Amino acid sequence: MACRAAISLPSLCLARTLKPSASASGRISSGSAPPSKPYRPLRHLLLAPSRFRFLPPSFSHFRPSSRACPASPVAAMSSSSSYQKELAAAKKAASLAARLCQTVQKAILKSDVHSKADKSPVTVADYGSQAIVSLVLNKELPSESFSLVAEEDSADLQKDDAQETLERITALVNDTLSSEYNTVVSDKDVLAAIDSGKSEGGPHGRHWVLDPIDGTKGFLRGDQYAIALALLDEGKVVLGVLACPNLPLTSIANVDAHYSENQIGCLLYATTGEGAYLQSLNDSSTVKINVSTVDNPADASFFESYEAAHSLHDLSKAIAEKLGVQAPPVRIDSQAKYGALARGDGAIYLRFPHKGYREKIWDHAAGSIVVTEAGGIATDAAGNHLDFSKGRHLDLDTGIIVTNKKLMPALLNAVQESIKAQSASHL
Ligand SMILES: Nc1ncnc2c1ncn2[C@@H]1O[C@H](COP(=O)(O)O)[C@@H](O)[C@H]1OP(=O)(O)O
Ligand SMILES: [Mg+2]
Repeated sequence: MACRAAISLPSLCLARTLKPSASASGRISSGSAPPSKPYRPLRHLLLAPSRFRFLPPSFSHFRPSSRACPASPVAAMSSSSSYQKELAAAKKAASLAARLCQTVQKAILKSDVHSKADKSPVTVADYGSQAIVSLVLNKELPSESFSLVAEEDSADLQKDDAQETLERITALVNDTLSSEYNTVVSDKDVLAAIDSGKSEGGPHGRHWVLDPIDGTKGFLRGDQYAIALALLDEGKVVLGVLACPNLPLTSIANVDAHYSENQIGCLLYATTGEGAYLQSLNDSSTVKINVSTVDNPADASFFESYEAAHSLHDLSKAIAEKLGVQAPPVRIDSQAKYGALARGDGAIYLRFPHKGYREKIWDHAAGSIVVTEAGGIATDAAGNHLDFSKGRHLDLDTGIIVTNKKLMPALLNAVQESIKAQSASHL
């Protein structure tokens, strides 16, 4: 059975234009960021926990059904890939997690939003997505030792006042898994699955790396987000999957394009040395993707964060001007930016967090391999390759820049000159 189609919030029209003046929903913004869409709780759509039976199951009863997910065999890839089994499992896990997220995005409850110390919103979908990925990877790869470096932990869910939320998450997880597996997991299973993500990663062995919802703010707005899953082997990213339920299947470079529901929902993936691929979240048709071949910055367009709090828009503007980029920035949330760049929708991605922000490996691992396997390069602002072997954080200089090989020298130059000019002006 094919996984369900990507469906966005009913209050937001999926058919939209990317014109700077017509980006009110903020899904993909060209130019200045418009105000956020008012939040609309859709309580009635949330699945009631009471609809689900809570049998006393354990992981040992977790059995796959014969039904398949779109994370099906990769026709376009060579059969020699050494990570095929892991790729199939990762695609299945990310697709199912995306399905859960789509359900919640349709039915999001204000009361499901918690607050973390860093004030970023955490929803039942974050937890549910992380639980699904952990459960599915364990089920699909039972013989492998399992290490997961993931964003969420269950501390808040273990509190007495979180019992109802936990039950809702367990219900969503069971509902989502029921299309693929003959099993019912318990609250305890869900907590254990979430907490399997506490690994520190590092340079040795294999570690899965997960952002269960990358771009939480976009998710809450009804815009772009991604389920980002990667595999590290001896400190190197060897596999990456990006499930982007709201990303159009065709290029977002065409600012006049309109998209209907069945034209959105992407699964982008790559394994080391095998290229990068795009599949619809709704079916298994697969295409190989490549970064843009643009070599003249005047013809390039660039991506950056939708949220000004996540990346310095002024610095990106200065870099673009120095390079001679003509087009306004395309602002979208999450690693969907890496996915869009990997298929050539734009040629440059600039990310410059505010001082003091430490990048997490799950925010870049999957995206970076999808881009590099599509022929691009991702480095820090000093031109160093991203090093995912240092634990849960990336240890890097200033920011992250991503582009194709032809543009990288000029981009790096413009980045370094702009940073120098900015520092001088702050003296
Ligand atoms: N203050 C911050 N500065 C930069 N990035 C942030 C900040 N807070 C959260 N993020 C993370 O940045 C990533 C997305 O950024 P963007 O959409 O701008 O590319 C997300 O992983 C988001 O976390 P999260 O995954 O919890 O949403
Ligand atoms: Mg993230």
